[in-house]
Amino acid sequence: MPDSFVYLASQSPRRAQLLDQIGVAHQLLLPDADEDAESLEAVLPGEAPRDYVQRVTLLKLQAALQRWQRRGLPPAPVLCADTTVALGSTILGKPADAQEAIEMLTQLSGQQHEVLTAVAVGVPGAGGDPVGTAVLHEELSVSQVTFDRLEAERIAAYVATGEPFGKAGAYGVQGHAATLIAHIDGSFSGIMGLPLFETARLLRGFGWRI
Ligand SMILES: Cc1cn([C@H]2C[C@H](O)[C@@H](COP(=O)(O)OP(=O)(O)OP(=O)(O)O)O2)c(=O)[nH]c1=O
Repeated sequence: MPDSFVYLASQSPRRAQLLDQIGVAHQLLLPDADEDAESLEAVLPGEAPRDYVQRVTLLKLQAALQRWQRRGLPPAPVLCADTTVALGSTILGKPADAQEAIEMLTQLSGQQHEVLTAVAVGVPGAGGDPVGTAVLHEELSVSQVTFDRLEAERIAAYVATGEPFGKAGAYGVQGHAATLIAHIDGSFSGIMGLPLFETARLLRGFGWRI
């Protein structure tokens, strides 16, 4: 197994692509069919977006470490992330359908919002309970994104591309949404789902030369 190898506990193809970009070899560690990954993502009443995204990321990591143990896999760092779009204190998740995507994009039109991505790495101990003994580290990337003013026709055309689905806030900075975004202050890779500067810093903390 190469030195720079991680288990990537994410169904997001963007995260795998971003790890490839920095040469981090990875193996996917995806949920078992009976795992309830959705319920991890419930927002607590009154929870601030920054607290939410960091809490959910650690829950994802704990679930992934348990998965690693159940499967009896060889030790290597386990990495996961969560991306949340926040308009003020309102959290925008993934749109359930076209109508919801239109509503989210209408809210984002002409406004600045934040994209928060937390990334967490856990290194399971050899044997024993990995959740109890793993060393866990987490970083948070916060970016400001300003959308152009979008008329209904432009929103409808964007939704028709299908790009909003499966993405927090109903857009993908790496795709057609590039034509909707007037300004970014922050981390492009963080907005896309995995902040590479923070990810590399976390891995360096585990002794990697990256
Ligand atoms: C804002 C934005 C989000 N996204 C994506 C990244 C994430 O895949 C998704 C946010 O959902 P997440 O819940 O962070 O991730 P996921 O459900 O896709 O994958 P997993 O939980 O298994 O790791 O939105 C983009 O691709 N581009 C963007 O510009």
